[in-house]
Amino acid sequence: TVFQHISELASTSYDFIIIGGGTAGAVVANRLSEISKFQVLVIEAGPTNEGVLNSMVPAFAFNLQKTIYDWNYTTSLEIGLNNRSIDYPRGHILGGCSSHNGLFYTRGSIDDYDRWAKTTGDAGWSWKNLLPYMLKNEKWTPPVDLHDTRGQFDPSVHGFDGMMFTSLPGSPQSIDDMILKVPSQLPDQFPFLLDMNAGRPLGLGWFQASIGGGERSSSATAYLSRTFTSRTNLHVLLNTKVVRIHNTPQDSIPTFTSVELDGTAVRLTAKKEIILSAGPINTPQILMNSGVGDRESLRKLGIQSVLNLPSVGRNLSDQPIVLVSYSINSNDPLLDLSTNATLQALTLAQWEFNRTGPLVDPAANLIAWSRLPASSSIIQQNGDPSAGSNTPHLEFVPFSPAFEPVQPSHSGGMDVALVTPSSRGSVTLNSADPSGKPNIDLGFFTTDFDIRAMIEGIKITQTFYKAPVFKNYIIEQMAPLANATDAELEDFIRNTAFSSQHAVGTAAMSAVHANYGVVNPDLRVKGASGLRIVDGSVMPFIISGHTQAPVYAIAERASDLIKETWK
Ligand SMILES: Cc1cc2nc3c(=O)[nH]c(=O)nc-3n(C[C@H](O)[C@H](O)[C@H](O)COP(=O)(O)OP(=O)(O)OC[C@H]3O[C@@H](n4cnc5c(N)ncnc54)[C@H](O)[C@@H]3O)c2cc1C
Repeated sequence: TVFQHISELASTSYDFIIIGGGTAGAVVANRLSEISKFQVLVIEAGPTNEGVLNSMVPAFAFNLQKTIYDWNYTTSLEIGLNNRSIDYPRGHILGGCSSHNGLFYTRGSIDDYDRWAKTTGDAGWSWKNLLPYMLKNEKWTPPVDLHDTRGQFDPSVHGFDGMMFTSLPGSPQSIDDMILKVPSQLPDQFPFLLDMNAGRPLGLGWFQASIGGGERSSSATAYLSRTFTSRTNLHVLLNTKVVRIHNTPQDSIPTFTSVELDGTAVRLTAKKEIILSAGPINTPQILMNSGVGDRESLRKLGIQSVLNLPSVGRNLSDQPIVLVSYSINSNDPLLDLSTNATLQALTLAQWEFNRTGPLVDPAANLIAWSRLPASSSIIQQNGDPSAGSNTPHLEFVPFSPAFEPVQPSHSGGMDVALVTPSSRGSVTLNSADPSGKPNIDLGFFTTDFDIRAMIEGIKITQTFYKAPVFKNYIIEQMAPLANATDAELEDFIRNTAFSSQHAVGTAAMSAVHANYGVVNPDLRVKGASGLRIVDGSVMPFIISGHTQAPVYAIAERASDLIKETWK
């Protein structure tokens, strides 16, 4: 059952209370409520996803930012970004960021997960052992234009019976044919990659997205649809913000049993576990509000320490992006889509009629990944922050000019993302006020590796567009200028970089006896009882890709770990 307000809840006591009905929280809610004797409550700060057009239409994904469906955060003044503060959107809606993200479905590399297993001492987090959970999450579907997809993906690494739809692009873009020629013209830098989700994402291949039947598939549409919320043992409470969790005072180790909400004195209690799934920004905030974090920092704010865990809020990893833009020569009929109201109405009418047309995809139909060679001076001098030789350092997204995010229109370009950053940031509190906004410091470009790797990423982009196929398409590089020096490129990066919105790692897992970290490999909070964390915050290292696929896999495995505890 779905409740809009706390006053509608018939009970204040559940077996499990899940804080945050986001990407991970929705999965855990669904899986735990498969067991009919478990009474499960999910508390979500945002409203329902149902009927939210901008969430449903893939090409409208970014319209949700700066609305009621967004937490509307901004970062602190970032030293590495020439003291700029940048927007930091987060989904404030059932499904969390999965209802509001850019829909890229990428798993990263085999090495990424094998490093998690090695760091935590738990082989369950390796690629091999997590793959069944990735497949359990995934329901591969044909693209809506029903084109022949042979040679565009590898069916052997995909799930066809899972929950969340994934698919290939469902509408051709004017630049596809040109981009497909790059592997034969630049075979060393960009070989053709059959499937970027097979564990070795190096090369150029077809984009895969969390889309099915021309619509976004999210944790809300997949795991909390009406089929599941009609279960009598699953309650979903919307529009309700959790501010703190509380332990029972007399315990020898803190045992967390109750949840405090914003704006009401009603306390909700969990008989078995509280599961914190508020995402990598809000999970550490709720922990610190509740006295779980670095004792000294909390004391300075006047918050009484309940559990001294200095790693809470630290180790934030996110991937910076820069846009390299070009003036282009294109006769794409959709070139004016972002400004032409008639074109917008026509494409929306087509989407509404039968879920086809240009709005069924986000922005690019082919994307590419690249690894700096071991011999590069950047790696020689700074070491390699990637997890291993199957792992890309950089991602390249050549935007369709119809979806070009920068003005003026009639420009084209490439988003270059550094997917293996070595910089780390943090989430801290500003005050003891539990309803305030946290301090987000991404720490972007605070290491030499990161700035030099991004400069290299811009140079690789220049090589990409020098492939003969673009001869009549590219007129001129607009920003940064084609002849910019390394110092000018560095300045360009620091002045214009933005975020992938992929923050993870702020309540990271570590080995059971490690003297750092926030959760054990079974995701239980170290030194506490009754409390688990299941969301992107537990990743010890960011994966070399977009972060929703690993969050889904974590949540699927976590659900089994929890069921195992209480069987
Ligand atoms: C704009 C944007 C674009 C992105 N694009 C992509 C992409 O294309 N591909 C990709 O793989 N990844 C993308 N990501 C990242 C990816 O979506 C996230 O890493 C992932 O979904 C995070 O899952 P989570 O469960 O950790 O947190 P979330 O999905 O954020 O879930 C947290 C939930 O908790 C709720 N919550 C928070 N605090 C409270 C509270 N105090 N009380 C009650 N509820 C609370 C939130 O409202 C939210 O619903 C993007 C993210 C953003 C923001």
